[in-house]
Amino acid sequence: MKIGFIGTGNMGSSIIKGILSSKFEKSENINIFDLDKEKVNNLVKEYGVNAVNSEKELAENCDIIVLSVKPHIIPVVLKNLSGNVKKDTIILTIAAGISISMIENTLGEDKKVVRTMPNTPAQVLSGMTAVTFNKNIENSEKEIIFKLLNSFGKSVEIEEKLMHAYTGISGSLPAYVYMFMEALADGGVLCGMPRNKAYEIVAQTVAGSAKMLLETGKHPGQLKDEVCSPAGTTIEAVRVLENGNFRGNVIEAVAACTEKSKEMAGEK
Ligand SMILES: NC(=O)C1=CN([C@@H]2O[C@H](COP(=O)(O)OP(=O)(O)OC[C@H]3O[C@@H](n4cnc5c(N)ncnc54)[C@H](O)[C@@H]3O)[C@@H](O)[C@H]2O)C=CC1
Ligand SMILES: O=C(O)[C@@H]1CCC=N1
Repeated sequence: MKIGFIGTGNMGSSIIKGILSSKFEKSENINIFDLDKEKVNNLVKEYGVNAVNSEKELAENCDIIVLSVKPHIIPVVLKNLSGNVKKDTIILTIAAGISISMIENTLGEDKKVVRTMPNTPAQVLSGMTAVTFNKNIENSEKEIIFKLLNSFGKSVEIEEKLMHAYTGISGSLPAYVYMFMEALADGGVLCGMPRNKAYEIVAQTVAGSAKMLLETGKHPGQLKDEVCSPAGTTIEAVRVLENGNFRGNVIEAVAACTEKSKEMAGEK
């Protein structure tokens, strides 16, 4: 299967790395188009993927076209694709706030469109991607898309209207977690821990905590309680976090992200 990427920045290149390292597809079946020739040359050199010179050339040679440019560039790309997309080609968008109907309006309602929201951990095969399909996608094609998305992590089908909230709790989430981890390491450094050791300790502990939530099936509050000894160390930290409105701030952050996604889609 030939997969084409229009835009190979942070997210496009993360998916390419994921697809190649999971061996879902071979590098000769990956076509890329990006206006930034340096990025293209680096990917061609490092991964052996094929560079093409236009959206049209990409459309002619691909079964799946991934739209991985910034949302405001999507209309430009769609205009260049218009009239060049074959009947059975699947258009897969990863852009925040770009709806299926926006794509159908330019390319035609008969086109096969998949809307997704991935995240950057795709490049280490630990991505989490939400997906929603338009009416033209057949069950056999859904299976192919799930295989593709699962090759670089996990995926979940959601209603299109939930894509905004999903962006708040997954697409954008790695950034908040990295901020939390950076701050944790800063705290460690403040208390005398060498920085490189602090990052390793924090990353392994965050990964372990996430694994516990996934594998034990316990409520996060219970897992938290299991760490807090009476009059112990942890509850002191919990008190400070709660005095700073930790959970309230996180909820507000997710809501702000969700609202921004709606605004970008013109739904506000
Ligand atoms: N960065 C992230 O964590 C995530 C991003 N997304 C979505 O992925 C899309 C891309 O985001 P990033 O990769 O972060 O952006 P980016 O800026 O890193 O990459 C965009 C790429 O598009 C290229 N480009 C610009 N105009 C172009 C054109 N007319 N034709 C072809 N290529 C063109 C740029 O040179 C750049 O390499 C966005 O729509 C964003 O909403 C979705 C989930 C997560
Ligand atoms: O910040 C953004 O708009 C994109 C969408 C999800 C993650 N990054």
